[in-house]
Amino acid sequence: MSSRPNASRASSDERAPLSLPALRALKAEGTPVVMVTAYDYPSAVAAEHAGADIVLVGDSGAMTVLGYDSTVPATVDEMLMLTRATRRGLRTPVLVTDLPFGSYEVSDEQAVETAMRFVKEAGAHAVKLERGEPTSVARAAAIVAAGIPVMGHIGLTPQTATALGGYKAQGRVGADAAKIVEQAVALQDAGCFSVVLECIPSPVTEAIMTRMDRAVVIGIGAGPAADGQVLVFHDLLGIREGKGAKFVKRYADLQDAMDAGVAAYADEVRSRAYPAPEHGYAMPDDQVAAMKAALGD
Ligand SMILES: Nc1nc(=O)c2c([nH]1)NC[C@@H]1CN(c3ccc(C(=O)N[C@@H](CCC(=O)O)C(=O)O)cc3)CN21
Ligand SMILES: CC(C)C(=O)C(=O)O
Repeated sequence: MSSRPNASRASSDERAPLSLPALRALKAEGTPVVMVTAYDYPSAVAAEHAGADIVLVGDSGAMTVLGYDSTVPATVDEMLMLTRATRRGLRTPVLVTDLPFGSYEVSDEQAVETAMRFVKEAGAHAVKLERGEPTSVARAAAIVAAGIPVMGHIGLTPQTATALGGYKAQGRVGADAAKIVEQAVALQDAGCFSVVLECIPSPVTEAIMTRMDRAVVIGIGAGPAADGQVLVFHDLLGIREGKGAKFVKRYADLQDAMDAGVAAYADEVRSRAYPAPEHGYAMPDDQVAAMKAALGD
């Protein structure tokens, strides 16, 4: 039984804000955890209205809203602005922000300082960092020790995709898969409250799930066994060019709707159909006369 029946239908002001213990309770009772990305006020409001449990200000925003061709160029300042805008649209979900590439790799001190900025200056509850090799695990442990919850991210890690051969599924070879399972356990042991598994075969996720008794496991292209799922806002709503990854399911075609709406507006401006009388502001005849008198017209 869910502790939050009909969560998605309960109005936002009836729902209690989620906490990390609440997320662990969802895992314990087997209620799927809903995570979605957001990058600004309207996307955050949509996530809030849907009753999302976790909202991620992903560095995918570098691509989806800033137009870069990878997540690598995202800066701390850009991620802070996206996080602040998202924060203003949320009341109940746990808000997680991605630590951008280059903002946590140098030292534990750098990682803690960056994570602290997202919490203090932008209202994030937690941060996410990529990779599960010993250095990233140590960074996660350092941030947790500083009092900030950390979400890990393994499998396909887009910040280092060049080394992985591009945006390709990971762990399809036994030894590589075993390494990913060990990384998940290492991140849990480091104190991560959650781990994202991206683009790995379902059997690898299943092996991970038997070992994850504390961390909430969120999948994206990792099959159905995870505790929850995440998708990029723009992917699930069809605000993009091209089809996207195999794991993407489209629930709307908003780019088409946006294109059609702006095109219709442009047509009406050019045909002078817009603005119509009802879009204008009235002025009494005597005031029109007064204006003309003042102008000598
Ligand atoms: N809009 C968006 N959605 C995302 O999910 C996302 C981003 N951007 N940017 C950062 C990363 C990049 N991601 C991606 C991008 C493409 C594939 C992709 O097309 N993968 C191939 C794998 C082919 C194979 O391994 O054989 C696929 O067909 O799914 C996967 C993850 C996930 N993240
Ligand atoms: C796809 C999710 C997990 C992510 O890391 C992002 O949005 O950047």
